[in-house]
Amino acid sequence: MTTMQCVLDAQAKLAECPRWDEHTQTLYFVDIDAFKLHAYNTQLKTLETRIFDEEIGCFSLNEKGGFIAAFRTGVYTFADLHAPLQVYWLATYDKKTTRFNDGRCDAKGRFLAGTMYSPKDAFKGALHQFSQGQEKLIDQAAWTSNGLAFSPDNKIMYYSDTPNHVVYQFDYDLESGTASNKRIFIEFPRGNGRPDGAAVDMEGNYWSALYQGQRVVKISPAGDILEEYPVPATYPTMVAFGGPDMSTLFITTCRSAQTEEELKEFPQAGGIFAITVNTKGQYEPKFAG
Ligand SMILES: O=C1O[C@H](CS(=O)(=O)O)[C@@H](O)[C@H](O)[C@H]1O
Repeated sequence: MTTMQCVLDAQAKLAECPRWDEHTQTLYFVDIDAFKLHAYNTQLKTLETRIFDEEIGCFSLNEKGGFIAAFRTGVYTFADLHAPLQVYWLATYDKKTTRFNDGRCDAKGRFLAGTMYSPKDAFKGALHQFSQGQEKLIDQAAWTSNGLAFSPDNKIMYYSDTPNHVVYQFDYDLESGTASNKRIFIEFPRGNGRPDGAAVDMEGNYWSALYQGQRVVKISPAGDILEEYPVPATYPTMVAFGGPDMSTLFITTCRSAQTEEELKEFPQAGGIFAITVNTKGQYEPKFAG
């Protein structure tokens, strides 16, 4: 797949959190505004869907099977796609203005998930960490928590604040799960896309979906843009590596933000796009409990 293709015309309102399961060759993803979690088996080309009662922002696969997921009202586990939800942590923030958005597990299987504060008039979005039944606040200074990813040596944590066009780096201590020394990794100019969800490849490059930027950018560990991949949708939301050898880049997109004019230009907005790239992704850690 040397050119970008729509591999699933999902017509999703807000597809996010693409997550590859190498054991089943399945791409999971959410449609946040439709309250859905999808499982797309890329070999059988089958789509299985669960609809919840509220927004599901992000999730990770659980080592024990099933999922841990961050919703508007908190964090829950469930034993398989259709199993009942078990409360892990009930949100203590204002659920009318705030919901969970982006997240993933670190290499020790801790689940990190960040919130977005919809009024966007104060930095009330926060990054939380969930492990051993406990919740820990990692950072609180974003409008929209996004772009969470880890370097291959697990010493750097990336975290973006989309409306502010900034991706941050932290030093990350994997043993203790602590993040420190927050600094700007890259800041994008206004008016040409802002950094949404992301993934880091095996060489340490940070791949960022540029929301309202119609493209994905590959950024070196030093913060230089190395490559740009146009996407046939105005609002790419997140990327994930997958495929038989982890060199397929999957891209989720948003449909609901498209204007009528943009929909004419990009009728498959809301779909899942893919292209083969010249690097491989890291395998996604699972939740350890
Ligand atoms: O991840 C997300 O980011 C976007 C971008 S922004 O906050 O509007 O800048 C947001 O719209 C979307 O809802 C969310 O999932």
